[in-house]
Amino acid sequence: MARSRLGIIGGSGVYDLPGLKGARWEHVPTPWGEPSDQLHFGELDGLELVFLPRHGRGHRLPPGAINYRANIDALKRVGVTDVVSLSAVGSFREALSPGTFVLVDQFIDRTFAREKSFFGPGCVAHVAFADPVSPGLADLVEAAARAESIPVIRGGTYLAMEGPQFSTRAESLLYRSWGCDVVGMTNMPEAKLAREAELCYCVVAMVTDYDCWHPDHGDVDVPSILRIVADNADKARRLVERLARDFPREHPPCPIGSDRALETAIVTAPAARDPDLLVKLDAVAGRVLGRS
Ligand SMILES: CSC[C@H]1O[C@H](OP(=O)(O)O)[C@H](O)[C@@H]1O
Ligand SMILES: Nc1ncnc2[nH]cnc12
Repeated sequence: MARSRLGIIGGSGVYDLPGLKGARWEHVPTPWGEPSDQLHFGELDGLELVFLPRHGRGHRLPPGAINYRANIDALKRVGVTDVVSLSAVGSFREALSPGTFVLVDQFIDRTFAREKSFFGPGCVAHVAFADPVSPGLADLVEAAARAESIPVIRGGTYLAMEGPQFSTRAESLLYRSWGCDVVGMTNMPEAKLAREAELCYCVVAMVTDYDCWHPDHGDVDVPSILRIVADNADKARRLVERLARDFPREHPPCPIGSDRALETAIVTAPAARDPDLLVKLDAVAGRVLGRS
């Protein structure tokens, strides 16, 4: 079994992880371009941890300008085995009130202007994605939340929209009618790329608002989100500290095979593969392409 290294992607309001021992920010170049920021390395209770603020420190990047491929490649490249994605979301359910943490387990991808795969012409791959979240990792996150008395709901569907504008009321009502539970702008293609990189992936969707469907709550805007985000961020940091304390030091095999996703996914015959693309895939697919 490999040594566990926990990756945390911080979303809106979570731009650092105080308390990391031996903390250092380091630039990690990737063949896919620049990650959102330097990576923040350190230890929590002896567990190696790597933090990356998704929008960059100071929230410089809108959802559509985030280089999701570089972010996931960088985490993989430095040995991360498991990624916990901290994400602010709007709620489509009365019961999912602001402050609630939802461990979503499904996604509907309505983004349309983003690079969504490491693969392409010269090396075609189709990973299984029926279950985008790794249940073993979600179990650990749920246990950490409960140990910290943080209200947490297991399961839910996250609608990923392109943004950066919030939804129209018609869209909000449509997503609700589809059975979606929460809405955000960032978990796609992040989740898809994590699977391609054979990383276990889990989202903590932290509710900040009721989007714009709810007759008794005002329509979402940035000030309404910011009122909730700081409190959610404090809880998220507590959750991460507890998670690190209880995290298995040896990475257990993922029960749904997230960590082996490429084993049966690559279709292109070895002789037909593009050598330049194979070089770029060194971190993400080196295990199966024999390059790492
Ligand atoms: C600043 S509110 C809208 C913003 O918040 C969410 O980001 P993240 O998932 O990184 O927490 C949402 O997706 C939007 O990008
Ligand atoms: N209502 C909403 N729509 C999209 N992204 C969000 N992030 C937080 N609240 C949101």
